Amino acid sequence: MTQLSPSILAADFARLGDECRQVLNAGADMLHFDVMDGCFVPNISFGVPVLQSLHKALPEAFFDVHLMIRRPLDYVEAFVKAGAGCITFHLESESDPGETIDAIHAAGCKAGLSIKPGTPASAVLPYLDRLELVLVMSVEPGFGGQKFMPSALEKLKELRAACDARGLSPWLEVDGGVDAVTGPECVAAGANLLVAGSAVFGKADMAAAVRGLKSL
Ligand SMILES: O=C(CO)[C@@H](O)[C@H](O)COP(=O)(O)O
Ligand SMILES: [Co+2]
Repeated sequence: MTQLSPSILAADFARLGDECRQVLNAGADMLHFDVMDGCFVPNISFGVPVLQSLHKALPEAFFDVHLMIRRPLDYVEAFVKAGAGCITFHLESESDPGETIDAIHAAGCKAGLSIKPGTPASAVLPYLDRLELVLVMSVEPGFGGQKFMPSALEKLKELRAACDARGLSPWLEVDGGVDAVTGPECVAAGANLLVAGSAVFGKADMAAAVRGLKSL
């Protein structure tokens, strides 16, 4: 079954706890927590203290942390302590991927690896057996509300085939411009975890948006 991870980047930060509770009550499986450092991507979002507060307010929630930062390895411990359920970092970051995966696991957390639109799916293959999640970006990371890039679909297919061939079943997540139109295409290509920011928090009826995307 397809799972949904609403990106809180599109939430009203003045009402963050309430909006997170609303989407979880409507059936969202987890919360997508986009961390941006103004270096790896040209935008700054939020970090450890915000996760700490949300985790305290919503102890049952699973936090799908997406690190768009230059040196993810340096922050693994802090995000795990703050309540991360899975930490996904970028293959294009400055940290060594193998070392970072090991550090995330050693801290007792699930590990995810993400690729930007310009990085081929094949770059993930050496790490595939060690990952609980693979994230294919369908926009350039840094901002919500961008248009879905269809080139992500081929990557999802390739990664789904590689997982099947190796008998692996990590979450295959897609992030950026996912909505009621592009979501079904992603699912058909092999994604089983959809991130949606504006298509959930940007809607007047967030609960209906969650139910719609969950039914894909
Ligand atoms: O990681 C990112 C952007 O860098 C995403 O998680 C976006 O926040 C998704 O927002 P929408 O494209 O769904 O509005
Ligand atoms: Co994200």
